[in-house]
Amino acid sequence: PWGYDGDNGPDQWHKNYPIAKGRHQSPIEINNKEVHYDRSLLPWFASYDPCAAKTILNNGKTCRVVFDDSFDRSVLRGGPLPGVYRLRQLHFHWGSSDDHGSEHVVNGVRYAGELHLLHWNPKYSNYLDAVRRTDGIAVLAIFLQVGKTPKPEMKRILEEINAIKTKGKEAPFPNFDPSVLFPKSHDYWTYHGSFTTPPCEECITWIVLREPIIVSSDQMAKLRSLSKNAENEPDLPLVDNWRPTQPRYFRMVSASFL
Ligand SMILES: NS(=O)(=O)c1ccc(B(O)O)cc1
Ligand SMILES: [Zn+2]
Repeated sequence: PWGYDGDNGPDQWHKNYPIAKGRHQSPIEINNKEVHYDRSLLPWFASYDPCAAKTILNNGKTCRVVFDDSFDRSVLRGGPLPGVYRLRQLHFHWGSSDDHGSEHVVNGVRYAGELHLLHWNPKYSNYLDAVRRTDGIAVLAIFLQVGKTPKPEMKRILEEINAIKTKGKEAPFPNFDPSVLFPKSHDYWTYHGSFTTPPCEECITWIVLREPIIVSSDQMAKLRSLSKNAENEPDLPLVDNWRPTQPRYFRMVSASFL
C-alpha cells in the first residue's frame, strides 16, 4: 500500500493513482509574488457543535479526530465557498524534526506541521460522491509553528495520543470544538487542489490560513511518539507524513488580504 517511505512514497503514488500526476495537485508552494489579492473574497465562518466530536484514531498514516457528519451540525461557510460544508474529520501532518513537516510551503518557509479540517459539500448525497466533484470538499489548513507559548487548546488532542499509540487504535473523543484551535487572524489564501494523499482526487477548495498556531517542541514530540504500526508489530515512529509541494501549473492562488 502507499506510504511515505522510499519504495511506496509520493514519487511512486502515480503508479496506482494516476491523478497524482494531474494539473491540480496539492500541496503547493505559496509565494507572495504569484498570489492575487481578491477583494471580493468573503470572510469564512466555522459553526461547530462540540457534541459532534466522536473519536480520535491512529490509522497508521496520521492522527485523526472524527465528527458526526450525518446532518449540517458542524459547518464551514463563507470565504470562497458557495454554501455550507460539513465538518467530517481533522488530522495532522508533521516532520521528524521541528524544521519541517508542513505540506504547504509559504515563501520557502516550511512549518513543523499542518492541521487539516476536512469538510464536504452536502449538495452531494454523501462524502464518497462529494470526492468525485470539483466543488465537493473544502479543507481548512492551519500551520503549526514551534514556539515557547503553545496554544493550551492543543493539549486536549495531545493528551489522547497515549490512548492511540499504535495503528488501528481508536478512543472516544467527546465534546470538542476544533475552532478553539484557530489563530486570531482569519486571513487566508485559497486555490483549487487535491487530496495530499492517494487517491489524490482533485476535489478540494483549499483555505490555507496565513497565521500559524503555536505548539511546543514537546507537543510535536508527542505527535512523533505515535507508531505507524500496530501493537503486535515493530514500533516504527509515525513521522514525515507530508507530501512534497506539487507543480502549480496554471492555477491562481487568491489572497483574502493585502
Ligand atoms: N491531507 S488531505 O486533507 O488532503 C486528506 C483528507 C482526507 C483523506 B482521506 O480521508 O483519505 C486524505 C487526505
Ligand atoms: Zn491532510
